[in-house]
Amino acid sequence: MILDLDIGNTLSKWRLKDAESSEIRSRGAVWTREEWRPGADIPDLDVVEAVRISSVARAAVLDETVTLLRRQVRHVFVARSLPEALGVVNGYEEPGRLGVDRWMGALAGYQLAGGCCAVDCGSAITIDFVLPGGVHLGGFIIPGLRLMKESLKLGTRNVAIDPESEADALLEPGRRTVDAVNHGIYMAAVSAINRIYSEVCDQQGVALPMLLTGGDARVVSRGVQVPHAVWPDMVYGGLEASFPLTFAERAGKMSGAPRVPEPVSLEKIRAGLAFSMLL
Ligand SMILES: Nc1ncnc2c1ncn2[C@@H]1O[C@H](COP(=O)(O)OP(=O)(O)O)[C@@H](O)[C@H]1O
Ligand SMILES: CC(C)(COP(=O)(O)O)[C@@H](O)C(=O)NCCC(=O)O
Ligand SMILES: [K+]
Repeated sequence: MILDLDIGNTLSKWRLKDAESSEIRSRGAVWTREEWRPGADIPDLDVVEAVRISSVARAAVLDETVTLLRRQVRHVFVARSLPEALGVVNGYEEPGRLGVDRWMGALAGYQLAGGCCAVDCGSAITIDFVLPGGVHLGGFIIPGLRLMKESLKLGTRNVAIDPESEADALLEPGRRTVDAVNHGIYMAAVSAINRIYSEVCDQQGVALPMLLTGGDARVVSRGVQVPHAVWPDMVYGGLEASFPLTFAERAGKMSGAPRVPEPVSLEKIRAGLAFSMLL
């Protein structure tokens, strides 16, 4: 079995993948914290022959995790943000400083779609761009939905946006604090994504497919007008591409990859941008 770990600022996600069949056998998440308890938090390591890790938690947490895993698992692969990998050139002035989850998303997105806009809606919302030739332009970071809400300190932090609520209802002015806040942060997130996408496609003269991942991807997806696909396993896709272990992975297959969304034409993106700025 292969254990894939995606350690974020809020949640540490894991999944177990069968090395023979490439099937995902189980998955879960625990709050990111200082210490792991294999068996209780994550599956028993007895069945695991390789671990692949993407972590943006404090270096000490990663070190602890790796030390613990190395005692029991033969192969431990830790992803790093590199100047270049798999045809993608990292756009950061200091490539190692790009969040490795963003780098994994950029690699996965490029492998799946060629040039792309990779959006990760987690603790932070990150919006990264890779051009069709593999040039990563860099990206944008804004606070995620939960962080935005907590920063307001209005006592609404425990009332999350109902993922089932209609996108249209979320666009109405709120008439209670909780609705005003939820609708406000939702609008902040989706309008930023829509606008940033249009601006960068306009600047670069290319319409890119958009891919969405992260804990809030589904709810954010409802408000994003740009054609896009939700890919919950996008960071894992970057791990698969970086450290291919199974037969399918060596052939370039990433588990759970969606169909590549067909972007609208550049003319349409530009018309939308011009319209939104004229109003
Ligand atoms: N069941 C859930 N538990 C915790 N957070 C959730 C849940 N469902 C959605 N979320 C949202 O997802 C975010 C965490 O998403 P995730 O992509 O795992 O973030 P990170 O990678 O930063 O840890 C939370 O900040 C919250 O807004
Ligand atoms: C921007 C992030 C905090 C997002 O992390 P997440 O929301 O997925 O937990 C993470 O990618 C990170 O720590 N990046 C380093 C700074 C940078 O990418 O510029
Ligand atoms: K994120």
